[in-house]
Amino acid sequence: MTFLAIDIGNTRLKWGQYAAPFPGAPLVAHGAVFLETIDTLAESEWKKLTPPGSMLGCVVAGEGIRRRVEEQLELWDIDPRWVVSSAHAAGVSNGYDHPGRLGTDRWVALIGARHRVLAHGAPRPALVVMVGTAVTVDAMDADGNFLGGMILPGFGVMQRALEMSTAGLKVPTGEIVDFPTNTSDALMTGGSSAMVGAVERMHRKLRERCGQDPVLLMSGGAAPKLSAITDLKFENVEKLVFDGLLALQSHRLAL
Ligand SMILES: Nc1ncnc2c1ncn2[C@@H]1O[C@H](COP(=O)(O)OP(=O)(O)OP(=O)(O)O)[C@@H](O)[C@H]1O
Ligand SMILES: CC(C)(CO)[C@@H](O)C(=O)NCCC(=O)O
Ligand SMILES: [K+]
Repeated sequence: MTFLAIDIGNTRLKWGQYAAPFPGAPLVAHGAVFLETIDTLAESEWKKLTPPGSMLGCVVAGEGIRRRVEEQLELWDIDPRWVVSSAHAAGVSNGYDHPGRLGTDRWVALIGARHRVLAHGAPRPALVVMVGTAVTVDAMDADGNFLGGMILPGFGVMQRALEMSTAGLKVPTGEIVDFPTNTSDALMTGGSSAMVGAVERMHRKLRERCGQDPVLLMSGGAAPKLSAITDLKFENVEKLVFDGLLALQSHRLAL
């Protein structure tokens, strides 16, 4: 029975169909669509899929979007199931003041990261960075306790905020350089440096707190841009959220 994993962010919906609902299962099909086009999934991308046996998703884009995706899921005979952030799940403990208020994408990515760390050997702390509409930098200790994390604007939001608040910052996309000498490069370098600075600072804090070097996992379309300008050793993980959804689903089946 195939398993459909869905990650609904504030800009795009990402989906992946796996051969089975277990970590490490082969990915048989995947796609990403902008939220503007989710109402046609059942008659486009999803139409040609072999019907999945089950699904699990995470949504941070709001109730309305979730309901519209559920309408598309009516294409198949499966129950829509969505992750709710909780105090404990699949070996991870949630240190948020109100665990339910942690974005479900962050919660699921932490679970994916935990499984990844354990699969690679001795337990280590992990720093989980996701670069999407927003950027999140989340710290987890070697025992799977989520200690806390930060939220920053992503590239698009930073750029639009500066464009809207100024008269002279509407320019084409630039490059990351050491000493920017034009507006485009100054903006791109500024945004990237803000993100990398946050990552490096949190990495240092987590190392101090745990007395051990954390694994740094980065995901999201613009993550390679950041990994290119930090000396920290990182792993680019494309499907951390899907890994977490697979781990949660297999846990559920094992209970
Ligand atoms: N290589 C890049 N350089 C600069 N900006 C980028 C790059 N890739 C993506 N962005 C910007 O980052 C934002 C979202 O990035 P991305 O496509 O990785 O995430 P997403 O999956 O759409 O986000 P979400 O999960 O929040 O829906 C957009 O505003 C986009 O314009
Ligand atoms: C921070 C985002 C937007 C990242 O996608 C999402 O995880 C979210 O809406 N979180 C809710 C608030 C929080 O995590 O504290
Ligand atoms: K996301």
